[in-house]
Amino acid sequence: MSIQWFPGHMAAARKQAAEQMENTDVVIEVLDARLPQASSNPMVEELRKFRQRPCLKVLNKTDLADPAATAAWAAWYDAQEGVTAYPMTTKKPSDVAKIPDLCKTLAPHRGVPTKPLRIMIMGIPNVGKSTLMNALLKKRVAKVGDEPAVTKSQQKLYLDKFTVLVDTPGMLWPKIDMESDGLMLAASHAIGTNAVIEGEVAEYLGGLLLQRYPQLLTARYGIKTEGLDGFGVIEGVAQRRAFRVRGGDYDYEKAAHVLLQDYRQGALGRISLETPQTRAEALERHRIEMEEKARIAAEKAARKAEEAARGKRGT
Ligand SMILES: Nc1nc2c(ncn2[C@@H]2O[C@H](COP(=O)(O)OP(=O)(O)OP(=O)(O)O)[C@@H](O)[C@H]2O)c(=O)[nH]1
Repeated sequence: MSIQWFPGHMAAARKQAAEQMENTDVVIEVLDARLPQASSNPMVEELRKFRQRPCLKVLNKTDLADPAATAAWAAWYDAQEGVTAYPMTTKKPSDVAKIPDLCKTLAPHRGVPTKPLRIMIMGIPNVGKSTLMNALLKKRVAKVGDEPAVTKSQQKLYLDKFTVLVDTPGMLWPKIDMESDGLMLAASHAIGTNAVIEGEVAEYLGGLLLQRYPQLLTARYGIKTEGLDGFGVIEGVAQRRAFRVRGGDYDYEKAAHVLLQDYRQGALGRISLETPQTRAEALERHRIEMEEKARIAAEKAARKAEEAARGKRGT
């Protein structure tokens, strides 16, 4: 299943963010620590690199992510130019409190009376941008909700006399290239439920959990994981929890929903959907797939051209 979600307000938000970038000193890109690269919007990198702005990559929701994977990601981001990684959770005020100083380190010439430090908070839907904004300002200035695209417009607020914060709506990008990215984003609730088939997303999540965290599935649902596939996990949840529809059949829809909710709320344990290594492998698989597609398309075009030439010659 290929998942795409780029509603109208996101196109408008991109245009606004591009304009705002000129008047920004530091970008805070909020990522989901459970899937940092899948939750990284390539448009953010494109806009900030164009203006050569430094970036604080906030790996948020570390309370839900696998600590070993988070440490590997932090090192991976820190190795990039103009980037500082900061794993944190908005649930800890002490984590949030370090952000202004980290931003000041990235733009030391700003944050003085004549030159306020201008910070733009960016990121995909539902990663916690508004929660972070509220926590930084210690008051409720932005609406928060466990739904993608709660924030629909930009807002600018003073953190202190010399620091301005701009909160932007969650943005995805017009074409999510890798199918696995779309599925990870949907599993983590960054994509509107009307744009996905929940059963397929849960099946993907089930498969991924089987590979990386089978023990957590057993601990939560009491299912034996050997020989199962993604759908088998959903089947197992339905059976163990005795979810049935009227008429007696198992209720797989409910089981799929419960699996997704349990992952999203951390009820299964601390889970990361990708690591730098699995990311590199996925990119390599995608590259080979794309090359294969291009080869097949070229062969098809050559065959067509040959047939057309034969037709003309009458052979
Ligand atoms: N577990 C956990 N949940 C968090 C954390 N930060 C935010 N959340 C939750 O994530 C959900 C989304 O948070 P928001 O702040 O609305 O996210 P947003 O990025 O502003 O979302 P959009 O408005 O869709 O762009 C809410 O249910 C928050 O309570 C965190 O560090 N840990």
